[in-house]
Amino acid sequence: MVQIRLTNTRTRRKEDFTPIDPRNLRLYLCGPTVYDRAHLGNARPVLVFDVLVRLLRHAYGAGHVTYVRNFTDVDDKINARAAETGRPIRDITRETIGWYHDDMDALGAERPDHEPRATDFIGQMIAMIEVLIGRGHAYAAEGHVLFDVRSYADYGRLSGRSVDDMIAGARVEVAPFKRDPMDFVLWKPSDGDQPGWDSPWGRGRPGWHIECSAMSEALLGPSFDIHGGGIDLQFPHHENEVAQSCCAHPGAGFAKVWLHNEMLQVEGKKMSKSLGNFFTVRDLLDRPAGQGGGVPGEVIRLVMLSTHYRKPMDWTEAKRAEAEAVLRRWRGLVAGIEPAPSPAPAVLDALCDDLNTAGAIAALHDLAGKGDAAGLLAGARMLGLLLPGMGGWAEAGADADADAAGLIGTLLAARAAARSARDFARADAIRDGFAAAGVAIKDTAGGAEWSLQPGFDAARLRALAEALSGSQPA
Ligand SMILES: Nc1ncnc2c1ncn2[C@@H]1O[C@H](COP(=O)(O)OP(=O)(O)OP(=O)(O)O)[C@@H](O)[C@H]1O
Ligand SMILES: [Zn+2]
Repeated sequence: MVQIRLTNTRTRRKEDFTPIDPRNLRLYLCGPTVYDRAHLGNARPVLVFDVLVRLLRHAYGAGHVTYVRNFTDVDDKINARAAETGRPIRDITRETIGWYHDDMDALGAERPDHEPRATDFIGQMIAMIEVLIGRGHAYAAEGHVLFDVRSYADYGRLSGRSVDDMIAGARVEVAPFKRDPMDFVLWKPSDGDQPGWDSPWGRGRPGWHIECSAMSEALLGPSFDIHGGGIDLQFPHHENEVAQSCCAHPGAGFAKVWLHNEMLQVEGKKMSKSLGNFFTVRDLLDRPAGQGGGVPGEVIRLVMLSTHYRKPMDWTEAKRAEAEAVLRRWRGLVAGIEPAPSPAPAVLDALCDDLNTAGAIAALHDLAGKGDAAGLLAGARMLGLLLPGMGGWAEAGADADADAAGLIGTLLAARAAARSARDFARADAIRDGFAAAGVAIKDTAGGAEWSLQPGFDAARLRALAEALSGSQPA
């Protein structure tokens, strides 16, 4: 297999990927804040990492890769949702985690090896904050603990900005207890009805950034291979994670490679909960018939992987229709076939080249075009496509098509019989019934040809067949 190359945000270059320990590869992806259903944009990093992990397991062995993705289950947005709804925080986070699992499972994303919840790691966060204070990188003030950005010379390296530029460009909260406007919160006080834990600085709760530093260290150690998330997290979240982790462990490297996906957009803007311009993965999966019907998870996955992860993309109905047609065709080709022992080199080469999923999909089209069903299946599975158990939708569609074809054949035979019996009323009733159900009939020298029209209605076709079988020809 060829060398894996990845674009590392830290160095801003596409680099050869060399694991710290090839027998123990470690990855961390920033997961969701759990107060609402995941929108389609939130699925993008999950799908990118799912393909990355499949590739790394293929290259280094399934047992040599550890993938961690957290749940942020303590956050002021969750508190706000609880206040709005009058529901206990724990009910909201538990329910949202359940939804998240259902929705990401439906996209064929494998569950990570560890899914730590922030509230299970409060002790580790407090310990890390104490280390940072001890080393002179953080200070307590008015029940808060703040990270002192001026104490870390490399602050801003990941996102490529200087602290002074940041202050000039950012709208930061200038609290009176901050030494510098860019200092960020590690710990903050909680009042009586807010979730809180006892700490050396009084009852309080952690800031968001310290959660990922503490959980990645607890599960992967102070140095690990790949850290990911959307590009919207590069600053401040990931910059702050680097500052915390590198200052707590000056000898360790923290994340060697930073991998950031570009945004799923709506009319040129990031799809986001705060902007309100989002639809959820569940909205698509369960879309009512009147709006085009539910979109199978596998179809969503193919659309999302058709654009390289470092490019912005949008969701369109045209992409959905194209992906659905492609998967139907591929599923037809691979029915009853065993996958080839190894994915085709063209598929692997594309994925090794900075996860070029679009290139890998082009290679799958080539395999399908050559009729190499076993190669197509092995290659598609590297992308989490054509997985067993995910094709029910295509089979259901194929069954429905087969049913329709059977009914149409029966009705055409009935029409021919009516014509030869000169029962023109009956023949015309069948013709009108076809038109009403959305079936176009063309009489040719070789017999009747039919095609399904947009708006084809299988129920009307069945009703027509039942009405005819109840009435005998004249
Ligand atoms: N539009 C998007 N396209 C791709 N990735 C996204 C998009 N929006 C969020 N993400 C990624 O999804 C993950 C979870 O993000 P998060 O829970 O902060 O959602 P969000 O929609 O950005 O929320 P908010 O708008 O409230 O900040 C992160 O890795 C984030 O980078
Ligand atoms: Zn994080």
